[in-house]
Amino acid sequence: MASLLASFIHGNDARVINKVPSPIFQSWKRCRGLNVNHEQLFQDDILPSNRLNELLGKSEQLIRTAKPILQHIFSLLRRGKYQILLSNNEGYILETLGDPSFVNKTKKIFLTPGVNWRENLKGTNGIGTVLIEQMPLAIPGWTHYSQPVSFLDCWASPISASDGNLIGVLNISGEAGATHNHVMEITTLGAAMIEQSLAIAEMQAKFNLSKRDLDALGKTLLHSKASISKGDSIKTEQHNFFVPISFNHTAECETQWHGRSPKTHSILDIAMRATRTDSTVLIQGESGTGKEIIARTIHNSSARKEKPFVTLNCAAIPHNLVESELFGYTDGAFTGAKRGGQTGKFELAGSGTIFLDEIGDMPFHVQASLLRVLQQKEFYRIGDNKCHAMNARVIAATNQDLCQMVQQGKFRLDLYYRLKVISIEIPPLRERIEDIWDLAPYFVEKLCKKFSFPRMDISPELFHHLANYQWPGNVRQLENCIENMIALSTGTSTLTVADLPIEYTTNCQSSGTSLENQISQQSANLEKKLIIQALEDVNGNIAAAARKLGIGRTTLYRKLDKLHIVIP
Ligand SMILES: Nc1ncnc2c1ncn2[C@@H]1O[C@H](COP(=O)(O)OP(=O)(O)OP(=O)(O)O)[C@@H](O)[C@H]1O
Repeated sequence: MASLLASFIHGNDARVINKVPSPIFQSWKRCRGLNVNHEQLFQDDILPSNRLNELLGKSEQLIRTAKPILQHIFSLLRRGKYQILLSNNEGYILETLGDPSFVNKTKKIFLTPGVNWRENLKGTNGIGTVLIEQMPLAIPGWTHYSQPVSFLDCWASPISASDGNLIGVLNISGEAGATHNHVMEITTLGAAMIEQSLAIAEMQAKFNLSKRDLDALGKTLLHSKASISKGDSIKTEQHNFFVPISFNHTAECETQWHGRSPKTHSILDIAMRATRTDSTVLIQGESGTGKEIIARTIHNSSARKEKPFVTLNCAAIPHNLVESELFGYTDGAFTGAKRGGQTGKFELAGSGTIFLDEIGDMPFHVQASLLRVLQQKEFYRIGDNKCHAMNARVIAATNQDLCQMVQQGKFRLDLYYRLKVISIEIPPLRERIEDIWDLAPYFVEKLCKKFSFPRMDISPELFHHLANYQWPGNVRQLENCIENMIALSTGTSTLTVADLPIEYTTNCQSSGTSLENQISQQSANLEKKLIIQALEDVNGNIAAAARKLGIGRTTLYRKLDKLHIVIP
């Protein structure tokens, strides 16, 4: 089937015309006429978070009405491997819901709020083509004009307001080639339900219906339309996959957690669950990924939020002072001790939270003392025999591989498990690039305020560039890069690629220092993962995998060789 599209692209319309449904054929013609790229998918129109929030605000009525219906149709799909999308009439995705493992697969093509799926940008696809054809359509994987989307079978139906104007599209995507029952019917049913719910809401506003009348009407609507479900109940819980998050957790320094990726959602989900207990938390992730922000988020959202949050960076103080910093000491406890002694961090934290940053650098002998304190819930100042109760919650963080350190005998196994009661892994920024669409505008706004500069925007090309950079220094590096651009800007209202510091205009990393070697090793690992995934997706077919990755076959062979990937 895919060869039909290839024939069409090469101008062999005669071979294709009777084999492809007319709306698809028309769509292919439009795409070819507009030179839409067949090999690659470009992310040309992704709204930055401020404009996305504006759009979500403007579309509030449609989203609020559609949300419970999306839940309902997801249950009609038996919560299978599907992703449901709601777009507005300009092609921007407003809301999405789906099976997490499937959503994980689709994230490479950005089925997320704020991304525009108009046909002239993305080729034949559910949202874009239905917006033009204005009728329900099935778009099997092979009919997507842009090859990277061909792993999805899609069904989409237009949504109209009561005055007949097109206001959006409901799209359901599933794995291409899998068995799909009734999905077209469910899509049109979902769109009709949204239209009717909107009409009811309009009626309510017009005739001032009571909430009870409206509920009764709503129930009738759901039950009368749910015949396909064979007894499925209507689920009301919300799954906010991909909704941008702006998590304001501390008034004191106004730091906010920003990001919309599924990984960000699951990190915050675990963090929020951690706030309900006093269990120790171990946060692991590369430097600059936001470990401290997460620790503060847990503290500020917990019952301890009015109590102190005390930090000890184990790497920033000499080894022989870590213990006294933690537990404090009495007057004359050791040579060089301050007169009058010193209060330790555990005492300062009281019944608040103690954040042990860079725990991997904690000296071995102090690890034993810390373990004892965690187990016995009491500690002594050095040189003192007065016992203090330990009431603080402990959150530890590290960018080292503690598990490996345990194997190497550098970190105590018992302490490792004691700390890791709740474990949070923060992935590097390059593995959650969707977050850049929130982080970059957030930093621009924050830094413009800091420098008292007028507001600035980010050009789409710059977004593209930022999203394609590897960010070895993670969010901290992104923030520094933006600070550099703003500080050196010359009265511009839009930051562009030309404002990028020179070192960011290429992704090349020279080898040499061990940090750089580490970074290039990580990029190689990432590349290896992407290649293996692409090969798996196409059952080991080299030509198809190369197309999927947007590289030539020879290049792929070279990379397989270099990365020691063996195809069974
Ligand atoms: N999701 C986020 N939203 C907003 N700002 C962020 C986010 N993640 C990180 N930052 C910012 O990036 C910088 C680094 O974050 P943080 O200090 O929490 O990282 P870290 O992982 O603890 O780093 P290190 O391991 O080097 O101590 C901070 O300025 C922080 O405000």
